[in-house]
Amino acid sequence: MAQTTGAMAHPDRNLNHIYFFIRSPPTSSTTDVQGDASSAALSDQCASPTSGSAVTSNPCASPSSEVASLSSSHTEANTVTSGSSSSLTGLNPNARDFTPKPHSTKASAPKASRLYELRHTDDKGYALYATAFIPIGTRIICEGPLIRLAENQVHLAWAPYCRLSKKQKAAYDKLHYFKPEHMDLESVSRSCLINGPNDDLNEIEIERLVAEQVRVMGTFAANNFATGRGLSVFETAARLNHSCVPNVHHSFNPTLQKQTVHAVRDIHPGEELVTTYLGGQGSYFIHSQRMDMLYQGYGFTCTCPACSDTTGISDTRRDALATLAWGLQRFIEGAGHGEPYVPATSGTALQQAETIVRLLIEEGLVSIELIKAYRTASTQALNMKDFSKAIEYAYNEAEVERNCLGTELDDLKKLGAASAGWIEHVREVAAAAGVILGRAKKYKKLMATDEQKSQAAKKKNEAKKRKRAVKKEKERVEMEAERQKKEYEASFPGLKA
Ligand SMILES: C[S@@+](CC[C@H](N)C(=O)[O-])C[C@H]1O[C@@H](n2cnc3c(N)ncnc32)[C@H](O)[C@@H]1O
Repeated sequence: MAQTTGAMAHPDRNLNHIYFFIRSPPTSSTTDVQGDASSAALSDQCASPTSGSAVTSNPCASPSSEVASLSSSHTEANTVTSGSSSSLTGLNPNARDFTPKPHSTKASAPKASRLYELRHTDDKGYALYATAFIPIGTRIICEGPLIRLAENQVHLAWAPYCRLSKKQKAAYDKLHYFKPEHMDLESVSRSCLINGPNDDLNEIEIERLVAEQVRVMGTFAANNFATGRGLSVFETAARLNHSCVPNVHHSFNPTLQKQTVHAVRDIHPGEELVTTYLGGQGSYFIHSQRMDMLYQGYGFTCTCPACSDTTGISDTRRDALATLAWGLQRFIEGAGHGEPYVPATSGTALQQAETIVRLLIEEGLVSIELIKAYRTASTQALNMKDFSKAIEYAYNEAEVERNCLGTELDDLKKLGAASAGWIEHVREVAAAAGVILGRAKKYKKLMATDEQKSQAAKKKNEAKKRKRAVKKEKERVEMEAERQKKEYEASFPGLKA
């Protein structure tokens, strides 16, 4: 499900601007520096499914092939209104209530194996459905790849496929097959056969091998996710269908070397787990553009709430998001002075970023785009020396990051791109200006959640083990006593032990 380059590009729009969120402005301000690192590093953390077609490469997308991957209850962003789109409300039924929270330490998240099940549907093939309540931030899937290839190497899927175990092959063979039109897998296979040592094969065997190779490559094309610099197919994550309003975020975690899937909002039993195949700039496309991309890349017509919206609100919102993001990007680059939607000052840039945050939440786009938007808002607030806003948005970013990616973010931290580094930076800048910012405790608690949970689970396991050992020992002692009793009775018949 990797996205392609070229064919899907829209000539009338500069799509690169979507990356604006994490670039530094060319001004002398020191506050943007860490933003740069986060941009690059988030790319690894936000790979999307890619199908060997021509969708743009996206740092925050989802499943891919060669074509081919919240906020505190008192966030200001939820209430701030500014810019041109204050009338855009209504599509996302959760928008008004949607106050994304950090993953609760108290929530008794069900065991992973009971969180979802694979079911066949009438219209989408297989799909994953929640079988229990899944709180926001829950890690639903964490798995290693069946096949991993370097980018643009779908044609090389055959060799690693042959190296799979019997069980892995059976799992791979069951995955969805789809060959995007632009990929001539048959020619690729034939040319590989011509160049390979296949002289001893007769015509029938060659045809059978070509068909087999096309199937393996097509399966890879239909199911792969961008994972760092490569593309991978995962047995379970490959069953995630697409929605333009996803309820999970998938990403490759370089620290764990696993694909993780997290709930980006509370998910109720019976709901389908859906991710986005578009991500990044694709998220801001209007319905007709998304429809073309998804049809060409994956062969289906999306019927998600955004694509079924007949009021035009979703398109208006996404169009506004693209335009505002573009203007903010120009501002950050120090270009486009005086052009419409290019803010003139940090103050208007902050308002524009806040509007983006609000529109994203209203539209139900609450993962990587929101992380970036919070970072931009925090950066502009810091430029304006509005320290309380800067830290509030930084914490919001941390919460969304936690919900989407978890806390094992060594790579992001090393690059200085994780929210933790940004929070420290904001605090330092504020302290240098004589302002001591609070909430460090709350933040520590938030980020310690995984560690605390795993410690608690470890303790619980150890207690269980001890209990089992005591029980076993008791049984052994009882059996031994019984054996001795029998031995005594056999040795002295007539006498009771
Ligand atoms: C990675 S697979 C997802 C799992 C797949 N449904 C299966 O049966 O294994 C991608 C394929 O699923 C189908 N699909 C994904 N999202 C869909 C959606 N929103 N509506 C209809 N079909 C969808 C398309 O056929 C697409 O090529």
